Amino acid sequence: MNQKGVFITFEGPEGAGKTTVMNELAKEFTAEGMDIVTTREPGGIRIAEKIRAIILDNQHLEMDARTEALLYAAARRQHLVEVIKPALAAGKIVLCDRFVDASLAYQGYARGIGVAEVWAINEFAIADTMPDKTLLFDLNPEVGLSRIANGKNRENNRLDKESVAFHEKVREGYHLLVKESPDRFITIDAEKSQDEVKVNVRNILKNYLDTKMN
Ligand SMILES: Nc1ncnc2c1ncn2[C@@H]1O[C@H](COP(=O)(O)OP(=O)(O)OP(=O)(O)O)[C@@H](O)[C@H]1O
Ligand SMILES: Cc1cn([C@H]2C[C@H](O)[C@@H](COP(=O)(O)O)O2)c(=O)[nH]c1=O
Repeated sequence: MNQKGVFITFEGPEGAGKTTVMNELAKEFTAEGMDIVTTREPGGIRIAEKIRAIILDNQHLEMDARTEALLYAAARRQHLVEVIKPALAAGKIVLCDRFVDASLAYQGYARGIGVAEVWAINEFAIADTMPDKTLLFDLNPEVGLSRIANGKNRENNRLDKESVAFHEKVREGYHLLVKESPDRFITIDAEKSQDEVKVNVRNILKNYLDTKMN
C-alpha cells in the first residue's frame, strides 16, 4: 500500500470508457463514505494542464517523440508532488485516469522509443510511487475510436488523430505490461456495455478496497 492511502489507475486505449466509469464509481463510493480523490494525466493541476494543452494541441502534429515523452513525464512529476502524494499521505483513495503505464505503452512501445528508455525518465519523475492496482480497459482500438468519433463535446486531440495501426500498437504495449506485472494489473473487457463494465469494475474495486482497508 502507498503510505496510508490506496492508488488505483485506469488505463487503456482511446474511448475505452475509463473516464466515464471512474467518475461514476467515484460518485457512488463517495456517497458511501469513502474518501476518494479523482484526477487525470496528463493534467490534474494547473501546470500539468498547461503541459497537456501543449502535448495534445491538434494544430501542431510535428512534435518529436522524445520531447513528447519528456513532457508527459514532467507533467506527471508535478501532478505527483501536488496531488497524488499528499492525498496518499492523508490516507485517501486516489483514482487516476492514466499514469506511467500510458507513457510506457504510447511513447515506449507504440512510438518506438523503447519501454526501458521511457521507464528510465519516468523513474526519475516518480521515484517509488507506483499504483497499487491498475485496471486495464481492454478493447479493439477501432471500437474505442468509433465511440469517440460518435461522442459529443470532444475534439479529436493530437494522439486521437494517430493511425489505427498506432492504436493497435498501444494495445499490444499494454498487453506486454500486463505480462510483466500480472499482480498489479486487472484486465477489464471494455467492449461490453457501459453498465456491464461499471458493475464489473465496481465489484473488483470493492473487493480490493475491502481487503486493503480492513
Ligand atoms: N462500454 C461502453 N459502450 C459504449 N460506449 C461507451 C462505453 N463506455 C463509454 N462509452 C462512451 O464512449 C465514449 C468514450 O468514453 P470515455 O471518455 O469514458 O473513454 P476514455 O477511455 O476515457 O477515453 P479517452 O482516454 O480517449 O479519453 C463516451 O462517449 C462514452 O459515453
Ligand atoms: C498520460 C499519458 C497519456 N497519453 C495519451 C493518451 C491519450 O491519447 C492522451 C490523453 O488524453 P485522454 O483524455 O486520456 O484521452 O494522451 C500518452 O501518450 N502518454 C501518457 O503518459
